[in-house]
Amino acid sequence: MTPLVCIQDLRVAFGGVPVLRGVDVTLQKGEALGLVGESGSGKSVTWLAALGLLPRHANVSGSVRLDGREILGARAAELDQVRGGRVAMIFQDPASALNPVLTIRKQLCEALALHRDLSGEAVKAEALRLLNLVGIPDAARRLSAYPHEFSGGQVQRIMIAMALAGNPDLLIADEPTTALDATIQAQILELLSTIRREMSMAMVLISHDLGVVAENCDRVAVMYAGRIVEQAPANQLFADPVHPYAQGLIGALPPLDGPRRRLTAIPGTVPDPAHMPSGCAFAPRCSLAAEPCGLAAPTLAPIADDRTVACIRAEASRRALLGIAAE
Ligand SMILES: Nc1ncnc2c1ncn2[C@@H]1O[C@H](COP(=O)(O)OP(=O)(O)OP(=O)(O)O)[C@@H](O)[C@H]1O
Repeated sequence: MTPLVCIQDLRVAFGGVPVLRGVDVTLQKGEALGLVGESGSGKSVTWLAALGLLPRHANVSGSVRLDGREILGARAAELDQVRGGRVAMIFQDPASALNPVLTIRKQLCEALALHRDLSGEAVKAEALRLLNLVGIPDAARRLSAYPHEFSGGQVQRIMIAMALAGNPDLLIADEPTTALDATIQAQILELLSTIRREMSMAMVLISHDLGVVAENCDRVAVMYAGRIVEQAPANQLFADPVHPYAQGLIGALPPLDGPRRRLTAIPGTVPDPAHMPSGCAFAPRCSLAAEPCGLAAPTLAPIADDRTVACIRAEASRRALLGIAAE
């Protein structure tokens, strides 16, 4: 089956400094993929590059296929159809994505007019349907309100309504709830997963919160220093992370005594993209690193059905996780 999105060897450099160093990700139709990794690892840039949203000075190469069709470097008109149409994005700070001087009706109707072949009255009816769908109370009246008249959670709901205007096959949600308090965060995530199920829509959820990813995603890709280092079904990754970085992130290495920890701090910091170590970028922070790790960057290799890991010490790492002594 042709995947909905297939990204291969995606590379991005700014001013000659590489920030994506060969990203490979595949997303099936209707699937929810979580993308996790420390700040600066390239999670947002991956999707901005895929959708042609990076500034002109970015140097981008590789392949991004949507339903088998190459969109990297596509003409602006084609990308305009993809963005907001087949693929929609929502961000951490929804207020900045709305125009403060236009009513919600006007903004929703504009989004609908751009991507849907609807007549004037049908556009208005659809705007109302979308606002109801995302749970804005008294939607008919609130269509005439301006963005500042809504709470932070409601603004994010409106952004979701705008994102749905084009009936997307894929929603990219980049830290969609980080700016919201915990209760509202849970409600927005619940809304996203209901809508996703009902519309059979795929989703990429970029998040620092591993709990959120565990609860809302089918599969997870772990990014480190501009590359994917492990991809696996969510339940497998959280129960049995293999890459030492994924283990560190999830904190699944059981301590000698006491309960399992959810999160552990990984010693050291993410390398500066301008001074990447040769070989595996994680090696300087990795307790399992051996001499060959510094020689060549490992590529993603399958370790099981639907699981890939980029680590030449994957086997040692798994043994360490399971507490099995090396033979
Ligand atoms: N327009 C830009 N010009 C120059 N460098 C950029 C630009 N956008 C991103 N970068 C750099 O690219 C790298 C990856 O950034 P990106 O925003 O993708 O990280 P991220 O993993 O999404 O981080 P966060 O979790 O903090 O959002 C960072 O080093 C960042 O400084």
